[in-house]
Amino acid sequence: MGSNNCKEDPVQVLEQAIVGGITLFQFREKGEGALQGKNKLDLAKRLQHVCQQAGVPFIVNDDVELALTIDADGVHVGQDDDAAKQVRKQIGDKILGVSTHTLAEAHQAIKDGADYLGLGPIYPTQSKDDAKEVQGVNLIRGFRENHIMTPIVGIGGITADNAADVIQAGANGVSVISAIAGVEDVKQAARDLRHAVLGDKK
Ligand SMILES: Cc1ncc(COP(=O)(O)OP(=O)(O)O)c(N)n1
Ligand SMILES: Cc1nc(C(=O)O)sc1CCOP(=O)(O)O
Ligand SMILES: [Mg+2]
Repeated sequence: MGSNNCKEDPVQVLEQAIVGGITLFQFREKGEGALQGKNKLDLAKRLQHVCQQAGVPFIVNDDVELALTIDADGVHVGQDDDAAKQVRKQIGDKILGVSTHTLAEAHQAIKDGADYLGLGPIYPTQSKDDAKEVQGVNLIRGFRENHIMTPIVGIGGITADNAADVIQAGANGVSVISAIAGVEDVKQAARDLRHAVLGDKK
């Protein structure tokens, strides 16, 4: 998430999400009203501090320079961002996530050193203006049927009500913005998602 996804102070949102049980945080400061320059850097550092206190990995979306500046735990890049191969060289053994939409992109990302693949949008999303066509969980199933063994997270429109379907299709996890950052009770939302992902009984 980024500051424009939050109903309240992003630091508080992240703290509550961590208490609720998120296992990794991606700082994605982009879109309308996104912070820039020093303001972006300062927020990144505050959110990174929250993650460090809790032992939750903090990764940066798109901005490799920022990730290196603050010594983040990793970077996530898509097909229109810096090339994964180049990013892998820049970040060494930090976590590298790559968005892929086809098997060809997945094979290339894995060759380039991706630690995990982001697949989406699984369901309709309001959080990304330039999202591709909705894919449904069959995208994930298809990757697994074609022997893609790399960890996969589904993204796009995922909620506590549909997260189990994403996992059952073969994802290792789910990546969400609005279902956590955009609700009143952030902690409970994260808890509900965690239970759905882990298959806990209600
Ligand atoms: C976990 C995860 N998966 C996919 C994306 C999307 O990356 P990208 O296609 O580069 O789009 P932006 O997020 O940069 O708008 C992601 N960020 N995280
Ligand atoms: C950042 C992002 N990437 C996507 C992709 O399809 O690659 S969908 C998306 C937005 C996810 O937000 P929400 O959980 O609110 O739908
Ligand atoms: Mg990107």
